[in-house]
Amino acid sequence: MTAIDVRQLTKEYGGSRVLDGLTFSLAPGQVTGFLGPNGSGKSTTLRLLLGLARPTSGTALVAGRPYAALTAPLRRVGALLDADAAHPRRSARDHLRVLAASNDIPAARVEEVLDRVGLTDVAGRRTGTYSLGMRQRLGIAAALLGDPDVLVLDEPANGLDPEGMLWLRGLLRDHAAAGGTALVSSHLMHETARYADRLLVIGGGLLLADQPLDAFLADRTARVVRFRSTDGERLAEALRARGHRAVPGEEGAWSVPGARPEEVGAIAAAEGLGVLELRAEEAGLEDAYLALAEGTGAHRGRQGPPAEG
Ligand SMILES: Nc1ncnc2c1ncn2[C@@H]1O[C@H](COP(=O)(O)OP(=O)(O)OP(=O)(O)O)[C@@H](O)[C@H]1O
Repeated sequence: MTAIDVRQLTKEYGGSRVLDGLTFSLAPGQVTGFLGPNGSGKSTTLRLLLGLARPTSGTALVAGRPYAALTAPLRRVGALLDADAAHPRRSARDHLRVLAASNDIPAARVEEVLDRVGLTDVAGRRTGTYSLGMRQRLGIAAALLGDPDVLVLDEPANGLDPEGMLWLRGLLRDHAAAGGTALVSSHLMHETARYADRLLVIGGGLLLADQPLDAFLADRTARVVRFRSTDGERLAEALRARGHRAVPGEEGAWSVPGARPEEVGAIAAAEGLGVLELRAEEAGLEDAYLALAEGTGAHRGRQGPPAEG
């Protein structure tokens, strides 16, 4: 069964179309990174999925149903949309206890998730005194409370320190390894590439990419292969005969745009030519993602490159 199923999802605000016929589905056992520049509609998609806004048209189903039709929804879908969901005067423990009671979740589970997110020592403190990273951890604890199969997390890495990011990666990988599904939005490509199996990229209201991470990387990085051979001219000829472009460079080096090193290596081997040097020149991952979004005008309104450590 698909865990998340979005069909022709369209959302307009005041006549302006934020999402335009978005369609994707997610199977269990995978972490899907949901990428797009600021304002591209990631949060809107997640809000529609969680029944917090109504689509102009189209459908968004979780566990086969609209979110609003789920009974004890916290047991099916864990969501983090807003790190400030807890009342600032309430302690983290009390916040989670109220949530647990409303979904028939035993109070003992509260202590388990507090431990899982590393907040046990501060669980009695008012959440108004928490740092952003601590509030994010509390939001993730709330998402985990019902031990749901599906996690929907909006920018969960926001405010986490490097150790927190590492912890989040482990949590997402463990969830997928146990057969769960996670849809995780971010505007940072590198961070997402560290935990995602699959990528959805949106921009301009449209789905720009829906691919396994490996395929996304293979398609968009390593755009040029450089080689030197015992007989560069002959290898260049053999490459051209197979539809590649081979461009001579300095000191006997050649460039093959758009090729993968294993293709060039295999052709050299088939021709019996020695390879002295063979390497893929990587186009930056962030560049590839930005180019994808720029190409469709999805970056309208983006202010400078995203900061990333
Ligand atoms: N309630 C609303 N009323 C009017 N416009 C809205 C509303 N919610 C979102 N929008 C608009 O929809 C567009 C998409 O916003 P959304 O928050 O979904 O983007 P996002 O991809 O999550 O961005 P970010 O990375 O900055 O969080 C924006 O232009 C935003 O101004």
